[in-house]
Amino acid sequence: MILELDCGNSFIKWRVIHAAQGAVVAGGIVDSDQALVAAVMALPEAPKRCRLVSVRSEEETAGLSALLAQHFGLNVVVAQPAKEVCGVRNGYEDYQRLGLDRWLALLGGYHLAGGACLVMDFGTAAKADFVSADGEHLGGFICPGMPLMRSQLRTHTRRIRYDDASAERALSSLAPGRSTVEAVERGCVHMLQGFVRSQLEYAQGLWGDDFTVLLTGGDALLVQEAAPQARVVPDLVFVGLAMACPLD
Ligand SMILES: Nc1ncnc2c1ncn2[C@@H]1O[C@H](COP(=O)(O)OP(=O)(O)OP(=O)(O)O)[C@@H](O)[C@H]1O
Ligand SMILES: CC(C)(CO)[C@@H](O)C(=O)NCCC(=O)O
Ligand SMILES: [K+]
Repeated sequence: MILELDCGNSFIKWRVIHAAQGAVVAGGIVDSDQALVAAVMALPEAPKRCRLVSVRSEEETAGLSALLAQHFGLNVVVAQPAKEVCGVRNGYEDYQRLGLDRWLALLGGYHLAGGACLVMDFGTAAKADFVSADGEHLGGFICPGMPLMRSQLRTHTRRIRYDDASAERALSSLAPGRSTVEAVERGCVHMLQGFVRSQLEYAQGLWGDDFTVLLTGGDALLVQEAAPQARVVPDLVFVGLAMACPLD
């Protein structure tokens, strides 16, 4: 069993795969290192190996690795920046600066697409990355995602206040809002969908219709209607993690 972790800005996504077949046997989302330890403790079989990607600080990532070593005796393999992996070339001027979640998502995207692709990830931040048919990463874009947009509005205005349950209800439609919660929640979704449409236009300008669109991240489904041709791949970062950190 292999424990795989995607340590994002707000949550840790974890899963356990069978080493030989690669089948997913367990998984979840937690909001702290302690909650992760508890989830792994509760597994029927302890994982023997572990690989992770993190966009957190070196200290936080080292702290999590140490915790996993202490509790489970795991020797954690941590994804590192690279100029090239599996025929994909990092497009940043300084390859070490490219967020590792983006790098792994685009590695996974290129692998699944087998050609030119546009990879978009909707988490705390929204990101888009472009990879050409020959594996050249052309760069990408970073914007605030749904959680950041809504919290900016809540924080910097006096009269925008609502709870999470009404936020969820508000997203049953994208019609013009008739309450604050509907106006904000739907407005932010329209921002993200507009972002998606402009990335699609850019990709069409580059490659015509000859490219694959991949969506991932916790809020991927909110933008799906703006990219009907897209493949939604919730585990895309893990596809890239296996490519960047083979364990044998
Ligand atoms: N089961 C879930 N648990 C937590 N968040 C979820 C879940 N399903 C959807 N979401 C939404 O996904 C978003 C967080 O996405 P994700 O987990 O990809 O973020 P992250 O990894 O912390 O951020 P980033 O990828 O930008 O580092 C939140 O807006 C949240 O509401
Ligand atoms: C943009 C985020 C925060 C999204 O998780 C992450 O990919 C990151 O920290 N990136 C480093 C900056 C960059 O990618 O240019
Ligand atoms: K992430």
